Amino acid sequence: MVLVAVGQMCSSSSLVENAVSAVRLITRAVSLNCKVLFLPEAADYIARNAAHSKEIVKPVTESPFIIEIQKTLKKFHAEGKSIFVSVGVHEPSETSDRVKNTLLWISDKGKIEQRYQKVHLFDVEIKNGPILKESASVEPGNEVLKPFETPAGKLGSAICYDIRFPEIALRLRTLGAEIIQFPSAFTMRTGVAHWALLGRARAVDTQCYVVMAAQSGSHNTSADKPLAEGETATKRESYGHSMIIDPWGTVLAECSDILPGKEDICLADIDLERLESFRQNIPLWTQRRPDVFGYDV
Ligand SMILES: O=C(O)CNC(=O)[C@H](CS)NC(=O)CCC(=O)C(=O)O
Repeated sequence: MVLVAVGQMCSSSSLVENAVSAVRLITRAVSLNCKVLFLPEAADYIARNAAHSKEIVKPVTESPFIIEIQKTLKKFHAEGKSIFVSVGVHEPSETSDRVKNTLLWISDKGKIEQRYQKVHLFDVEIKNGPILKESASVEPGNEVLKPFETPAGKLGSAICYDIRFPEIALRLRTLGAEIIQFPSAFTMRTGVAHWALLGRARAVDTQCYVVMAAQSGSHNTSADKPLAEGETATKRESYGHSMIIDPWGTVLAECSDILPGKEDICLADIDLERLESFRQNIPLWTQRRPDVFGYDV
């Protein structure tokens, strides 16, 4: 059994401020003896609009957010307190003027070892709810990242809105995932209705542990610079409720929403023997019917 942590935070548009928050969460996870910490989507910053995101994005080698995390992990490693971090960030695209919404796996020695780029972009207009067009600033990824070994088990990766597309989760299970992560910045309106439902559904239909690190609270309430004339800032509020769910669909741990926007952490043991017994009891992966549906997952 391996103890993992989910860190919940409320990113602003300051990479430096958000690094302070990430380092605090890493330090808490280390002191609680966790081997892995999962941080949310867009932990490096939540920009006020598409143009702002393109303006503040930095390559990882120049991002004060990433550099600070790497320094912290190296320091803990040198003290014999190893922890691995998964973290959602933005990166410039080499081929367009849009940014990439990516998830980085950073080793206990501070090395970026894996990278997933969000495939499904959140372009929606909900009546009396959020209007968001992620593709205005973000370039979609085109590949599923093969699940990789971690101290807690084989980890599959998807980001936020990807959770609504069961095929990516099913594919990750087929490719060997034991844990699937969905770092997120869910909206309030959709979060209330769907967040826990989607997480539990993906856990039950893949028989994987599901780890959902979330942004929580109101972003950019104190803008770090005044808006230019004619510039508008999208009011963003994230749902929070970060969770760790087991393959039976039980919510093992959930972050508090008593103080929306405040950092929080929750922990659970990943138990691969339990996972194996769930899979043996209900052997879904030997019972699929590609002959009926014309494709396999
Ligand atoms: O890149 C950033 O700045 C942060 N990215 C996000 O917040 C993304 C795109 S706007 N949010 C979601 O995908 C929410 C999905 C959601 O809420 C749902 O599926 O209901």
